[in-house]
Amino acid sequence: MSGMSGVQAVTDLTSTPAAAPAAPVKAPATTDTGARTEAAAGVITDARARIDDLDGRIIGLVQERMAVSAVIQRERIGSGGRRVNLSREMEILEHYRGQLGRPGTALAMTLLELCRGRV
Ligand SMILES: C=C(O[C@@H]1C=C(C(=O)O)C=C[C@H]1O)C(=O)O
Repeated sequence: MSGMSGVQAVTDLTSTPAAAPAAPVKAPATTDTGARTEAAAGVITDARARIDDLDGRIIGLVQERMAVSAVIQRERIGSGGRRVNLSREMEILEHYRGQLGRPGTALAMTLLELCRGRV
């Protein structure tokens, strides 16, 4: 192709086509795991199944907690007391903070919000 202009070179159907660009060394193994190797994708997929199972059990426990809390609140309100008992809530907040640190407090507050006011 020597002597051709750039435009002639791309439009010249008789010339040997240029080699295709090399494939990327590592294509993403799976886009949904974010892994870059099949091995890592396998580990992540298995661990995610365990997390899904744990989350299902955690949600079941939260629902069970809500039901037990409702029994207590109903009994207290029926006896003429108040729904909320702040000293007990402080104990629970402290329990979660002691076990999980500061985010534990936020988790306990969310649990108490879910459990309160449903009777
Ligand atoms: C369940 C109770 O009633 C309310 C709900 C609480 C809870 O869900 O843990 C805690 C304190 C109360 O505000 C209780 O007094 O134990």
